Amino acid sequence: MDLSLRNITHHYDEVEVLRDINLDIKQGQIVCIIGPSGCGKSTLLRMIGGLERPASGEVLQLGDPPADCLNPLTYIFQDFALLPWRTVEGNIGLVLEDHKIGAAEREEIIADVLARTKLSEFRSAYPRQLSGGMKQRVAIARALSVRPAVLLMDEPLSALDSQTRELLMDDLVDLWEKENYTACYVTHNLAEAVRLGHKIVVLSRRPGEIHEIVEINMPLSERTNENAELEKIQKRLWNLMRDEARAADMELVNER
Ligand SMILES: Nc1ncnc2c1ncn2[C@@H]1O[C@H](COP(=O)(O)OP(=O)(O)OP(=O)(O)O)[C@@H](O)[C@H]1O
Repeated sequence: MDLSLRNITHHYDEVEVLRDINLDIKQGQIVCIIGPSGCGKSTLLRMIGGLERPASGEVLQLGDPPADCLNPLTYIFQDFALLPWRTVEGNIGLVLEDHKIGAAEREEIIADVLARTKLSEFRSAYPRQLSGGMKQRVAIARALSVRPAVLLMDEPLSALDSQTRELLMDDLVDLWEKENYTACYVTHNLAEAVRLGHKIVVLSRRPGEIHEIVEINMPLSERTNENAELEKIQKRLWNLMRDEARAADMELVNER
């Protein structure tokens, strides 16, 4: 299933937040959205996920989600959003409870996503027993369990330290190599964007408009840390963003 965003514009009261966003998210692609603080990245993601309706414009779902899909548009949040009183298995099972799935099938789905995220031996652990990186792996496993058409990730690695972020990026790359999942990935971190994005959408400061879309054709598996080509693209992204980011920063200070 592809997504197509057509002329999305939004405002909160008098404040215009997004202006005329047109964007295609093709099946099997990771689309990263970057832009200065407060430019409307999370708002745009909520519109894509159907959590909020834009003031004008629309988000079209083109084609069918996977046949066995339980939730076409599935979020992964920065703060993991795990229930502390449930085990890993219990947290994943929770999102399956609203669906008509028998115990045997539920068990099968849970075992499958735990294996795919290398968590099988942690199925009985509680969140408090897990590191931040492991908690986010559980959140990824939970999202995969509903066989989404598109994963919507809002700064999924920003609560983690830099080493853990690297490991999780490796995991997301490995998973993409195996499964070619589709994702829309909001981040502040340009290194994450060039590592994971097939397409990087640069938004201007508020109201967020598409400033530029940068496509990277290099296979994800070849995107190592010290890759000169990626460093060049990262620099270019920063050049696109620098003045806007500075202006947005000043704006926030002035508003306080
Ligand atoms: N529900 C809301 N009601 C009113 N204003 C809102 C609401 N949600 C977001 N905003 C405002 O809309 C603007 C865009 O917010 P949003 O969180 O989408 O930006 P962002 O680019 O994700 O920011 P950041 O990079 O800091 O996470 C901000 O000025 C924010 O204060």
